[in-house]
Amino acid sequence: MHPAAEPSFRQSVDLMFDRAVAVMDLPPGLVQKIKVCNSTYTVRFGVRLRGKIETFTGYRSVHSEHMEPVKGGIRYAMAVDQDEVEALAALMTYKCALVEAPFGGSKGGLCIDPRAWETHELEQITRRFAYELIKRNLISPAQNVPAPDMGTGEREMAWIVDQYSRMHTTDINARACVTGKPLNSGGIQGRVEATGRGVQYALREFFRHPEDVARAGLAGGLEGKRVVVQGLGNVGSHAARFLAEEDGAKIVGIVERDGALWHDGGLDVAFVQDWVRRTGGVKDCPLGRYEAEGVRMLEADCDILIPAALEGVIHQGNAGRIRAPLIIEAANGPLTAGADAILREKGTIIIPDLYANAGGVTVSYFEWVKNLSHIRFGRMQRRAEEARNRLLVDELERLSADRGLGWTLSPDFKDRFLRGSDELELVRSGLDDTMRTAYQSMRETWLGRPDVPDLRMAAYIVAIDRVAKSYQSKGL
Ligand SMILES: NC(=O)c1ccc[n+]([C@@H]2O[C@H](COP(=O)([O-])OP(=O)(O)OC[C@H]3O[C@@H](n4cnc5c(N)ncnc54)[C@H](O)[C@@H]3O)[C@@H](O)[C@H]2O)c1
Repeated sequence: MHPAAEPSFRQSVDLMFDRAVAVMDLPPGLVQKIKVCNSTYTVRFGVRLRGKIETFTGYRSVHSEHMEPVKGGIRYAMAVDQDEVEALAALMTYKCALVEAPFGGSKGGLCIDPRAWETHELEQITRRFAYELIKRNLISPAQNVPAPDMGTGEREMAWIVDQYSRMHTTDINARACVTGKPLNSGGIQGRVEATGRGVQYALREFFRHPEDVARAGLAGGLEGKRVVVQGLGNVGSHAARFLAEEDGAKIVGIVERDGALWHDGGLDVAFVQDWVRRTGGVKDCPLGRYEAEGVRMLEADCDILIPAALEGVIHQGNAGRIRAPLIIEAANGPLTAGADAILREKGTIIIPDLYANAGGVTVSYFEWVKNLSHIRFGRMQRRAEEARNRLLVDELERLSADRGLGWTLSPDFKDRFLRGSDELELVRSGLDDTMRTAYQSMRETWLGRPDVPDLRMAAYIVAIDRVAKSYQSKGL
């Protein structure tokens, strides 16, 4: 598939890191300390299934402990290996630093095809994997807090938190050992949609800057922009739906495992998602033209390309044929370092993974804080907001009565105004604020320094600088 010289995923991340530190003024020893992965634990465990013992291999990699706990998802896929979890753990370090989530970077994975097992079997496997990690403090509210990633979701997180609680019956913070849980296990509103929502907010922020949009050779806002999405899982489906339903973008192409679907007028994402869920793929979906060699659709003529499935899908072999002028990396590492160089040369604007998909870890942070505070997220803020709004309404009504102005507030407006924000509104506004602030810090570095030609390099510089300062303040 890839030319032989293609770097591995971890090598790609390291090459991107090297490009950034080359224009930074950091001691070489510190650069090396930040770059290396601190540890990777490999476990092989057996589970009796269908009358025989099956052996599974799993990993938990800790890239940087400059802040603890370390944070990063657990992936279930057949391609999981040490190189992949180490690359993903490194990306978590830089991502958390970029959005100022106070965590180090980690990632885990289990070599498994989750579609090959029944729910009760997956539960047995997950609990056993979690047991192996918990007993080594590789899942712990204070030290290492996983979350969902490819192939896992709320269900797996609920099993993990339950397993942890059984093994730590007196830990009052047990619920904070993992994020991305269902609401009834201590989750937070808006976590399932968070990464896709973050992709939407990232694009909205990009399109708020006409000069940035012009650099991609585009104009105007998101309305009517033709979008191709690869992967209609958690991240891709939410991003595509929000962009189509709330911003007027046209999802013209959807690439899945078994092929791709195209419709010039825009596809109904919810319909296609349901089709994929029921049939396992996009083939025979009546809404669009089907192409068996789906990956070729990444090269289609469109305005925005959103790879939201796997790493390395755009490589030296196809980068030259990519026509989208704007790529937003909803997946982790969808471009190899070689592809990145080819596309930069062509002038393609790339909104990098460590920023683009940071919505998940941002809302995970809110969930972790909620669990540790043992109070509904934003409850205190809501009480304060309600009190302040009550004062405003009273003042307005008093002024109107005193001066005979006859101002009245409709009961409906007054009710909504007095109510304050609920948890979902607070989560979304906190996420929006985070995505805007992080874009500003990347952008200042991108446009403010002649030696920083692209957003990825800027993102790495901002992140590495913060990690370096954290190590330096500890005396390293
Ligand atoms: N879930 C999160 O909160 C989160 C957060 C940050 C980053 N990410 C990253 O986003 C990416 C997707 O994660 P997810 O949670 O949406 O996973 P998911 O398992 O929910 O969905 C993945 C989707 O990609 C599709 N897919 C798999 N192989 C494909 C192929 N070869 N071609 C086309 N489609 C293919 C699958 O069928 C599925 O629909 C990963 O890179 C992950 O690391 C996820």
